[in-house]
Amino acid sequence: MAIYNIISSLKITDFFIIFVFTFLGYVFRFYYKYFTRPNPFSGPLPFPFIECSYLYDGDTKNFFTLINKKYGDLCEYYLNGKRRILISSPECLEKILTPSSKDNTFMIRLPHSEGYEEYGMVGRGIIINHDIKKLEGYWKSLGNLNLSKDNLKNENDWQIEIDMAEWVRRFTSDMIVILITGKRPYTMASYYNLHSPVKVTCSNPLIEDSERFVKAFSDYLFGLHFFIYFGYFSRRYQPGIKDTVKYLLNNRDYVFETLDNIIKKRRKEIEEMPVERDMNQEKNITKDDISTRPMTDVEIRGNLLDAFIAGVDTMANTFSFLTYYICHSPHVKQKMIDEIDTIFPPNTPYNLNYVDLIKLEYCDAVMNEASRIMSVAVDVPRYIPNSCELAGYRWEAGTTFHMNINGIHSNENYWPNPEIFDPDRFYKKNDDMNNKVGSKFSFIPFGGGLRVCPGRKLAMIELVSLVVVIFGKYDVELVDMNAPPKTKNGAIIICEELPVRIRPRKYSP
Ligand code: HEM
Repeated sequence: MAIYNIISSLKITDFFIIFVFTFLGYVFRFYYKYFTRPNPFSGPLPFPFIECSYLYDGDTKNFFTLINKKYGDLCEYYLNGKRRILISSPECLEKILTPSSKDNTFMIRLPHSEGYEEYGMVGRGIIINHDIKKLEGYWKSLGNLNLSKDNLKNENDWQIEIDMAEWVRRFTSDMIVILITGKRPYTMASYYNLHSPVKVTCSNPLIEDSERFVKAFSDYLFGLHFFIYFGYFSRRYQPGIKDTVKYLLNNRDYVFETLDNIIKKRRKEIEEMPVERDMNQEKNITKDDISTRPMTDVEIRGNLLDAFIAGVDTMANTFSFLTYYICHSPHVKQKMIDEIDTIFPPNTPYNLNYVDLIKLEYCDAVMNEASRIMSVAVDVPRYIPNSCELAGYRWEAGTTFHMNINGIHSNENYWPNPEIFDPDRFYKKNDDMNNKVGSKFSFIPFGGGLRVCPGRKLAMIELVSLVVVIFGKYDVELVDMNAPPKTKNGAIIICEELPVRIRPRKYSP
């Protein structure tokens, strides 16, 4: 009652004065906190409410490059209510990237936020799951990848132009679907059907609309950074951001619906399968113990989503950039093809097997150099829930560190002439290698430490297999050698388009 009396006695000017004082109080507190922060590093000055978003339009790579160049290898920025430390030098990474089961200081990638809640990634899967307890026991085994037999018959005299970026996204998409569901989704076949007069007929009960399916997962991953760096207000009302977020949320609904359908179909299949039930095992299942109870649909969906967003576009874009750089370096291409021909001789049937694939040391060097010069992962974050020491400084709880992968991969102190594509930096047979290769933490396309990419070996095997099959069998050239790769920078760097001309290789007799 007393509060009501006070409020009703206020005039409009009083409300105005209260508003102005509240605003000034907020601004004062904001800058007081800013100017008294521990370990002040240089970085763009944050403004109240908008922080550093006046420099950030959603292109994380450009933003990182800009502030790295201007403020150095250890600098800071503020976005979405958080102080963030940008690390662009390997020197500071040892503690973060050295795995230790005894020290989980740098275990958490990102803290809980309403942004990932809205994007549907909180508490599910592992990529954005801040709940360490739930992460235990994941990724015990990845299963065996069953690569099919191949033969090398180049009888046809033909050539086609295709968009390599689009084709390979479908290839990696099919690979991941096969890996996680055991079923073939035919997204690649549907791409052939778009371009070829000869149509592939296949029933595709798993995925109704391949075109939309591939694009939707790619966009889902691309859009993740909008929910990391933009607060609720910006996501809803900031011009230039709100429309993208609206699209991303609709896309999220489609992605979830598609995954839910896959789960529903699989559950039905399992129900219809005659199996003997192990009553003893069922007795041990407790309702809340995540390691013994069956997963809920939402948890399964989280894991499927992780596999799609981590394993499809990362792989596809890495292969597209690799193709781009190889096509621009004829001597690298020739050396690579010569090596492939020695291990997998032309016109000889072969099996792609691990033992032979790891003999391709130069191809391995080429893949590493392509991942260095254009790392598809841009931002690898770590959040500390407790105060800790790093790079000679004590950091307060709640700080987020962002490893600027492209900055680290092009740091001139570790990579001389970083803009030059030179696989010899990684080629073990090269005598100068020790002078050329960077330090232990200067090459981190798969992150590192306790949260290192668990799919890295699968990725390298898939990549080298593609290199053997594509470059060993076909002549691949860019349609336009003068066009730079068409990229879109979001949570990862996406190669939007890479028109190539392909024809069967003519082997010398
Ligand atoms: C060239 C391809 C790939 C690249 C460049 C890549 C890169 C990365 C990076 C940078 C991280 C973050 C690591 C960190 O925080 O330290 C990561 C995490 C992850 N990657 Fe990959 N990745 C690739 C392929 C794959 C594949 C094929 C899979 C499997 C399907 C996969 C599954 C994952 C998962 C599940 C995580 C999260 C791990 C965790 O949260 O602990 N990735 N990847």
